[in-house]
Amino acid sequence: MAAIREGENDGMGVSLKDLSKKLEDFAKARDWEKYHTPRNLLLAMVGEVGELSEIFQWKGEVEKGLESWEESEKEHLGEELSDVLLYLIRLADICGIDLGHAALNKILKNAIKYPPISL
Ligand SMILES: Nc1ccn([C@H]2C[C@H](O)[C@@H](COP(=O)(O)OP(=O)(O)OP(=O)(O)O)O2)c(=O)n1
Repeated sequence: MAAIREGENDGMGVSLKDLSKKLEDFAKARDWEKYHTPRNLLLAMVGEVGELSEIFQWKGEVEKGLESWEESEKEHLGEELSDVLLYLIRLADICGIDLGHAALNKILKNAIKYPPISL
């Protein structure tokens, strides 16, 4: 696995499959595959959703774009969003779900259930 140093990646063009492979390599290199069971990953993800929620807790509604936030707060937000995403991707992978395929299918299903308005 090619190492990525912080600040060296712009995130452009990264795919769910790329992230999934990196997470698999990460777990293998630490002999953590035994801990990455569906239930453990789900609980870990829910824990990270809690940490994500704490960032917004007691702030009231916040403006889109978060322009009044400190850079450090936005960085923290990016980290917690990533933790949720990474556990979700790993959970899907461990469950044998192709998340990209499933998500695209779900968007199609949503469009049938909620037809667009005609302008
Ligand atoms: N068994 C584990 C433990 C961690 N991670 C990865 C996935 C997450 O992206 C991140 C979570 O790490 P921490 O549990 O250290 O959580 P935080 O980064 O949120 O740290 P803290 O809870 O101290 O804020 O590490 C993992 O894949 N498998």
